[in-house]
Amino acid sequence: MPVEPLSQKEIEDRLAELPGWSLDGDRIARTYRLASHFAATAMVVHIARTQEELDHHSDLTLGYNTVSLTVHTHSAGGAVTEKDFELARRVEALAPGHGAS
Ligand SMILES: C[C@H](O)[C@H](O)[C@H]1CNC2=NC(N)=NC(=O)C2=N1
Repeated sequence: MPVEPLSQKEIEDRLAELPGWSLDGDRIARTYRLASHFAATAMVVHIARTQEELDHHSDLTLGYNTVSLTVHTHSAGGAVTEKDFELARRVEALAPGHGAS
């Protein structure tokens, strides 16, 4: 099923429900801070598993004690779609279990 690009208003409405997430060019993005590099690494593995489950993948960056994601939808020409927000909500749901803020 093709996914449609969201309008600017639709993106803003969805971002308003996701504190910490913002629009970064043509992507939505968030950086999480964790207690240690090992905790950050475990969160990356958890996100990777979720991305495989959703068949939707962010650009995921592991820092010393940070995890950063940016995501847009390749198959929608690089636009932001509902699939990106589905992933963002899933990551938000798993973040507290890793002590991420
Ligand atoms: C074949 C497979 O469904 C596609 O390549 C998926 C995989 N992950 C993806 N991730 C993202 N961010 N956008 C896509 O369009 C996309 N497509």
